[in-house]
Amino acid sequence: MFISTEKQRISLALDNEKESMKSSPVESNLDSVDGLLPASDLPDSPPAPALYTDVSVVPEQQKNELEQSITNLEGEIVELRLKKRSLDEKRREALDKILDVKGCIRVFCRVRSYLLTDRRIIHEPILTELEKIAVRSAGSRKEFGFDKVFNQAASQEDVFVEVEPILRSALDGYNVCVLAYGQTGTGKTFTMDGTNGQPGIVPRALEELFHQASLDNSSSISFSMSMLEVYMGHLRDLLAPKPICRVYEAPTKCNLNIQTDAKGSVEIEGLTEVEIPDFAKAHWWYNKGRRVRSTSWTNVNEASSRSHCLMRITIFRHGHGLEAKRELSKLWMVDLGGSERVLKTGATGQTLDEGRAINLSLSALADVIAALRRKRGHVPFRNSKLTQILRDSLGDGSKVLMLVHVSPCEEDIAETICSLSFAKRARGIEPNRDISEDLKKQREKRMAELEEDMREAEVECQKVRNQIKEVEMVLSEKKKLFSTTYQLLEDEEKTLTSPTKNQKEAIETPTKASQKLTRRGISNYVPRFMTSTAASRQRQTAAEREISVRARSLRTGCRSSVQFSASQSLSFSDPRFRAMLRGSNKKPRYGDTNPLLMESPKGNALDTKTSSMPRNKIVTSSDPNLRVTLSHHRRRMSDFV
Ligand SMILES: Nc1ncnc2c1ncn2[C@@H]1O[C@H](COP(=O)(O)OP(=O)(O)OP(=O)(O)O)[C@@H](O)[C@H]1O
Repeated sequence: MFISTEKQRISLALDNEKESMKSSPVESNLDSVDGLLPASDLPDSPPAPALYTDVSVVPEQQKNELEQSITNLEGEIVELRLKKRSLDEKRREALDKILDVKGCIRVFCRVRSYLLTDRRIIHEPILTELEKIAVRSAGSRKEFGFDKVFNQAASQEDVFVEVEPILRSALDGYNVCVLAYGQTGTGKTFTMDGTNGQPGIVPRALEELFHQASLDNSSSISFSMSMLEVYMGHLRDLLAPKPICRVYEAPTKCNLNIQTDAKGSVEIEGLTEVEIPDFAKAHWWYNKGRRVRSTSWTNVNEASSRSHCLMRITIFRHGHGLEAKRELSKLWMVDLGGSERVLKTGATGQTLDEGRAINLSLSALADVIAALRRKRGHVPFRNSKLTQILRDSLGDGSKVLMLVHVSPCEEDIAETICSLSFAKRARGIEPNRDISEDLKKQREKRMAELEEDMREAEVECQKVRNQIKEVEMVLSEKKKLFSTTYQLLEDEEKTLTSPTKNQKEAIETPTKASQKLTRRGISNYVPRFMTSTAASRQRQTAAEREISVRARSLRTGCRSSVQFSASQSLSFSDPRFRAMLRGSNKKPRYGDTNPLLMESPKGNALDTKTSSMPRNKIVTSSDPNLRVTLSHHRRRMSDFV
């Protein structure tokens, strides 16, 4: 309300101002320029600064109040964000503890539902409870305990609800590995991929990751995706742009190298990694990879996967500000090839070899898990490509979820017992699994408390998120009001005091009156209407002071993040900036030791061409007032995985 009254008052004042300016000496000054008067008629000194509207016309007090309320709201948002971060931290801690109590390797079991193709079902050999599965075979009964058992009636949704917390851990910075294991034809691919009508864990996980990332405004999270297949001991890039590796005539061409750095982080050299900005794109790439996967017909499954299919989502978490920490974690979702009995599948030739290769690598996986369980010094990761790839996501500090799939049919009972025994061994990785009733109760109580803590933190977090949204809305309204009200006034001022077309020409064209002005020593004079206002300067500085660039050099296989902060308003096109950052005018070459930076063809990103960029370098220029801090975060690809 006050604004509209103010507006009227201001516009009235501006009208008066306009009237008075009609006969002011300013106009006559400009007239004299326009008319190209002889040099003798030009002023000897810069004209009086009466060109600018008197500042008292602008309602300073109201403007200040509005500015103050904008500042307050901004402060409020910062506080709310801090609160949200601490609640997030609380939630994360609770989830960590829950997963610790539950165990870093969790094993679920899913019994496939009956299919029309299932032949002899004499009686149900399997009995399921919430956390137990019992198998009757040859008059004896064997019981296996798991973290969760899904019977034939369980839906894809039921399974995902249990898998979801472990995905959150990946967002919290842990390496996570979800493995689908089981005999061929028991529904591993169905659980992981699902169908269009019943999406599996992978599409749901992708959707959930993007959803969670959109809720987190304390840091920005980005994702990239890779997909590969371990086929007969060779790695095959499923997202490779060219079909070079789609046939196995020359498997060596498909052999990607697995590298492990000093910290134990694993990277696969040459593996395609695509950025996935949103769920739609992620789904597109995922379908593309799936189509390339090797499958063939067997007696047991008409589209049997003949390989291990591994999908990796790399999660990059960037904090805000120059000193923000950058975290990276990996989420592996693996559809293992089916463990199979050669006789049963009726495999021959190539299919037989594929089955053997799958069985070999699965037994290598079992050995690794057994060694980890016994906390042996030597873990035989190197015995198979599968375990080499998953090395940093199976061991300490990572979370593993194994989903064991079994068939409900009596004829598969031998394989079912094998799979369940394998899973039991994997689950045994956590010591003290067989605990007393008392301890069990205590554990359950602790779990309930932690789950309550987590829920509370989540609810609080959601409230704060809503508050942030509300305050942001009010802030944006106020900012809009500020810019429309005061920007209008500024524009009006400019219109009022801006020169006519001829006057502009006179000022801009050096060949006419301005040449004469220059000759008379008044070239430094800039009328106030041509200078930026305090508000616009502030906005410009905020926008330009911090330039953050993420550049990726495919050539060097490195990914870089370069951030600049400047003590002055500075734009990319500013020659001082370019000159400083280039360091020299020579063309940078790979391997140069200077911090050479080039402007990218688009002009809005920088590409690093050096392998030894110093961190937090202060680049100085000939201008003593200008100081640019350059923080460079550069890691080899191997650091990222
Ligand atoms: N829970 C389920 N509900 C309905 N159909 C299922 C379920 N589990 C599996 N199926 C069906 O069973 C068949 C075999 O499943 P799937 O291909 O997923 O097995 P798999 O374990 O991946 O086999 P392989 O190791 O040979 O690739 C498919 O037609 C699938 O749609």
